[in-house]
Amino acid sequence: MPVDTRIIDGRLRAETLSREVAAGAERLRGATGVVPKLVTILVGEDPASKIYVRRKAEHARAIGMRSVSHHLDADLSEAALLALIAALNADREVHGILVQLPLPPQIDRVRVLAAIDPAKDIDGFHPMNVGLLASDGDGIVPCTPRGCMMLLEAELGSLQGLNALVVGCSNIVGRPMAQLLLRAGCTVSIAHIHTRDLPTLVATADLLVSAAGAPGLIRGGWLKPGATVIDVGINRVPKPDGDGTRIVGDVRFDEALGRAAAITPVPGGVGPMTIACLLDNVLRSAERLAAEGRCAAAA
Ligand SMILES: Nc1nc(=O)c2c([nH]1)NC[C@@H]1CN(c3ccc(C(=O)N[C@@H](CCC(=O)O)C(=O)O)cc3)C=[N+]21
Ligand SMILES: [Mg+2]
Repeated sequence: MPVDTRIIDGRLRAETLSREVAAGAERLRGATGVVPKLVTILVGEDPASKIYVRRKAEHARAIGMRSVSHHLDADLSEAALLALIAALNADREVHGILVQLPLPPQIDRVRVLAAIDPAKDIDGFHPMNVGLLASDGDGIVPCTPRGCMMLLEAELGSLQGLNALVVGCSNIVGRPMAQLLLRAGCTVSIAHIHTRDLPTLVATADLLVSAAGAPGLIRGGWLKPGATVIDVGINRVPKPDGDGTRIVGDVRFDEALGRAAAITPVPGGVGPMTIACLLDNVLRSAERLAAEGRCAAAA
């Protein structure tokens, strides 16, 4: 029986969250004089990364935060990047540090992420925050999985007891996503490149979060009827008429319509939530640093 599939409006939800974050930033400024400040670091010339970093900085300013972007040469040394991070860690006016990934090959991502002050690690990628998430602690949670959880909870209410499938096991999305779903009471499976029978696994999932980065990987016919689908994939593919490119998700959207209970579109689903959650993380970091007397009021 075909169902009427709800299309989850991530852009609208993200606008609501952004307004709440803007109000929180204004409250913090009124109470303490602290204006949350985001610093982004981009190394090299990856065109997609340039766009995303600029979008994050613009959104931060649009909601009344300060933001500074460092754009560094592709041949930057790891030592130079670590020195910049050390300076930002020590800067009492900086509350959030984001090092855009991927990094060029001469720079060790693990060493760089571990060098960021965990209290300013608004991506939630520092080993301390990863560990806190894995042990049910109160650290900074990565933005994309947080955004997905907000959409899922708005859609389903309690997730307790549901079968959840996460496709993809990256440190940025898949692994933290699985941790959050586990915390919410789901029975969690993680599929990845070596998974043998993906269609059978997909058929068991009450909720599916796909972050594989593989256009059209998930066929609509594989879905459990009535499943809720969160598509994190952002895949640039040639347009059918050969005229430029467009962005599609991991899930065949058209096939999922009529079968899933609800699905996020690409674009307009998870992407905007990622940015809104990032700014929320900056606000939370600023609030915590202010409460601990570890930051300065804006000059
Ligand atoms: N340290 C770090 N932190 C990140 O959070 C991080 C990163 N590195 N590297 C790259 C990925 C990717 N990412 C996106 C953010 C917003 C959209 C976004 O706004 N998407 C819109 C528009 C899509 C488009 O037009 O390109 C949408 O889905 O509707 C997408 C992707 C953050 N990332
Ligand atoms: Mg999207």
